[in-house]
Amino acid sequence: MSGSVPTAILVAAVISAGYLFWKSAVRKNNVPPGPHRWPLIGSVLEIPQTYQWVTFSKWAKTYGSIVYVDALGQPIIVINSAKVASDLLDKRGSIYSDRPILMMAALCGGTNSFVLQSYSESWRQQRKIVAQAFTSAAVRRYYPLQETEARKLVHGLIDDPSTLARQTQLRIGAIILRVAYGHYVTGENDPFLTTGLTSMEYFSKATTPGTLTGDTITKQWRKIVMRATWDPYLWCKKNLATGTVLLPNFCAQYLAAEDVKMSEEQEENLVWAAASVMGGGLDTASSIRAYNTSSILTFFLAMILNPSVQRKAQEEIDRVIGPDPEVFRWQPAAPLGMAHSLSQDDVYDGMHLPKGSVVIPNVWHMLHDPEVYPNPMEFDPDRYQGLDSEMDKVTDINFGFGRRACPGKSFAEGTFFAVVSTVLATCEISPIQDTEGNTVLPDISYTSGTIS
Ligand code: HEM
Repeated sequence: MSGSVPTAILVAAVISAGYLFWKSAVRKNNVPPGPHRWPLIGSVLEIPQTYQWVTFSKWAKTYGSIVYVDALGQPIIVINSAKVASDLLDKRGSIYSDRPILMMAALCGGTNSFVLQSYSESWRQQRKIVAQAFTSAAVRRYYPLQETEARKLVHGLIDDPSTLARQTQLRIGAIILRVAYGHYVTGENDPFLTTGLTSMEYFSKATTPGTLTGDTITKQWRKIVMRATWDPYLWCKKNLATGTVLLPNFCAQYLAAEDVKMSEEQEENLVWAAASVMGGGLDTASSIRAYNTSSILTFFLAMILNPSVQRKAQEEIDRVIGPDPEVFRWQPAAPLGMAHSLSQDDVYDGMHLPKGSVVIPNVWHMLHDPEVYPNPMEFDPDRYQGLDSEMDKVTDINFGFGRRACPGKSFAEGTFFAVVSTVLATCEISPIQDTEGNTVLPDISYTSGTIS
């Protein structure tokens, strides 16, 4: 009797260890299909450095709408279909709403901004105040401002069409600084604008996977991110009573309501939420293409390349709503959306999706799937046949998923609509001509970062 108890314990331990090993092996084999995984490095060599959405899109043909990639042990799930994105990121939002930890961004102080924050109480607080301030009803108060800036853009472009990219960036920056802090941007050298843009440039570099820099540079980046975050807020707070702060604006709305009663934590949340609003509006990579800026530049390109669409939209200005979603579909500003992170093991369609996976929605593929959008590379607003339901499908994908979907959607659409309708009502957009009078089409290539 006395010898059989330890033997039984040993047997039970061996069986349970064996079971756990077997279970983990079954799980590993049961993950979604994907490129070949080598020991240790996984499929890392298969992931291109640039234009990843194009490769992911090819994988959709080989492996299907959900693809598993192992990058040096980090599980990545690429979603190539709007249905799967909705099933997972929307419907199971409670476990798909984290963000991957980006070490460099954390070192630069960026993870205080709720765009990158984990699915936490502080994220919830910041998200709440931004969502409240930018509902589709609330953003109407900013329409006149968006229209005024759109008109300034048109004036500037008529004076000098070659400044299109710079002027678009300036006007988008002016709108967002006015709306976030009540600050009126006087020109391209406005310090809040330049610091904001530089900060977003560093921030973008810091969030690019694999970025590592020395201590000094990290400290320098952190300083700029902090200045861009705090300076306009402190300016707004200090000048609220003096009348120099233009109203209404996001910070003033809460500063006035909370008066002096705001706790340190609440104030910190407001500061970073405002910085996220500025970041959503300004951005990044080459410090010239914000989401909004990117979409507006694509609109100009589409009009140059498709004069018949332009004429049609001009004939009946209401139709501009057609080109709007087609711009978002044709060249989405964020071709891979923004990565989510899975906080619990999950099973979908019998496939095992491991906890900690980085979940990447391949927005580009969803909007270029020939089964859904025939001739996807063609810019064709008629494909929606004027149906709101069809156009909404595009904007829903373009602005992200589930609990992390873009809270600035209605506001961003307002800015875009103001620019598109003002430009079409007043200008003809056409390519330049060379000295012999030949048409020269723009030689455009899209950048390959988070924002293309
Ligand atoms: C055309 C313009 C824009 C596009 C295409 C766009 C797109 C996106 C996308 C794809 C995401 C990630 C969604 C996800 O994780 O699934 C996002 C998040 C976000 N956007 Fe926008 N955005 C635009 C403009 C704006 C503007 C103007 C603001 C400011 C009001 C803004 C504020 C934010 C914030 C704060 C987040 C983070 C949300 C979170 O993590 O909970 N965006 N946006």
